[in-house]
Amino acid sequence: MASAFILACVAILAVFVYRYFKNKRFNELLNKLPSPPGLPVLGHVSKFKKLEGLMDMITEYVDEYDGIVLLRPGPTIKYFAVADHRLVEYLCNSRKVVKSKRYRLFERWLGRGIFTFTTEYDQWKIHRNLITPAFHIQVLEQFVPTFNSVTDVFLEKLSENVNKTVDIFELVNLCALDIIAETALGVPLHAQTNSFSKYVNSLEELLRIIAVRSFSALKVHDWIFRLTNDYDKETEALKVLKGYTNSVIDAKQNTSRSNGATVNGIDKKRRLAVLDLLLEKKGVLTESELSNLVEGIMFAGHDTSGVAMAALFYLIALHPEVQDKAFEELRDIYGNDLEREVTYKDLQEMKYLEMVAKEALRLFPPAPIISKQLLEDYEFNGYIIPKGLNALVSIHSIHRREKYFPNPNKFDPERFSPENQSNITPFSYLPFGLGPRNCVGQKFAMLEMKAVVSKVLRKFKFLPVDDFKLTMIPQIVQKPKNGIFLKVVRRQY
Ligand code: HEM
Repeated sequence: MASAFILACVAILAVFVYRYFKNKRFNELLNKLPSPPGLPVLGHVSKFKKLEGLMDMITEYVDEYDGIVLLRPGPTIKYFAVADHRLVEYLCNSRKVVKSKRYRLFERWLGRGIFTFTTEYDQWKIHRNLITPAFHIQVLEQFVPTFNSVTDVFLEKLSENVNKTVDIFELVNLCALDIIAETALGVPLHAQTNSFSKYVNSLEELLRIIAVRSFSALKVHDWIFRLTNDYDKETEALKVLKGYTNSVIDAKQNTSRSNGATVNGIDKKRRLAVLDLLLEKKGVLTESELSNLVEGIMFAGHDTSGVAMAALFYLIALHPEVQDKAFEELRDIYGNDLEREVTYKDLQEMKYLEMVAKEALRLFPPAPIISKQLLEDYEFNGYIIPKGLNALVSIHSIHRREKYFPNPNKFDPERFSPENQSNITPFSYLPFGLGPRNCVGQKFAMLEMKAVVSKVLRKFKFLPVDDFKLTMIPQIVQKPKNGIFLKVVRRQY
């Protein structure tokens, strides 16, 4: 027994020594990067015990070290956090930088696809080119009726809770899920009226497991993860999610498109979904690639928009003057008509609401970090950032640096007024990422936010709840730890 233990220790030590010498140059360069003092071997492990406050901690460090800092959450993990606009530009635009391998944690779910491709530039380009027309302005315009009908269910939920406290995050997140299901798949999911559905629960569970893995020094390794309970739970959740998506795809493939006439790829006779447009390109993608692409859109377009809208409601509840100004803009558009549906043209007129949305996305970017990997050494500010290092573009941190946004913790939509917006330093504001891998759904998301929020604000007002304090945690998407509680009041005209 004792000899087996000694043998195991020697083997582990040998692996460490081998890796040390193999990575000698890499480690020497790492040691020169700015980094706060930490423990030998364990590094800054004590700072990474909980997700709560993690983004603020990273922000304080990048500020202290002028935009770049190396943190070591464990003996083998390195986080090179970046919040300098010049380096952000390089990381987002250079062909010598790819998305990091960390996105492989999504692979059991999303396979190799739009969201998870790293070095596979050519394949990614094919998928990106396929999907881009589905977010063309003519197609987005067709989604507006869905934004309206799904938001009507959300309004019913709010009506049931007038003068009460609600968890606005829970409600609006389900609304965002219904919107993405109906626009991406073309099939209503009814998550808002059936929030205990297997699909909703499985999605929650899957996202929880991926988030836990991304911060766990052990579970991040596939072979260790396979030994845990979470692996079985993930398998179950995947069966439900993939089963659902594939059944929708099969049903659509089997339905001949009756009035198949399309204009610029857009069917004028019925509401079209992203999936319909992808099915027109049949033959370019295999069945599993198609399924991965659709799952990728479902993932990327749900939680992100949900949390963005919830944060917006929270911020305007704390700032009644902003809420009133947004409402006045809506009155200019709709007068006292509470029932008129939102049109695409209306959405173009909501200039102030757009400023509010942009500021909410600055303070609470739903994707707080994007993870990149350098394929070549890069010299920056006198440091050599070694090839192979994972660089975390800390969107949350750069948005909260005094240098780029004076008085950064203040909620001030005027930063995005036409006159002020041009003063924002390029590459210091990037809620949707920047460069070729930026968010393909950003126009969709902005229209969706304005459509949902405007419909809600025409009928209701939000007030803060005294004893509620918002705590965000970075679970892939930056989310409220304990919901967002607000009081709902019906507007008096
Ligand atoms: C407020 C809402 C949203 C935010 C803040 C957001 C943010 C982002 C960010 C930061 C990225 C870049 C990730 C990276 O570089 O690693 C991204 C990528 C992506 N987003 Fe969004 N997103 C939002 C909504 C949406 C919606 C509604 C859709 C689809 C309907 C969508 C689809 C995608 C896809 C497919 C990618 C991958 C693009 C690629 O790699 O080529 N997103 N998003």
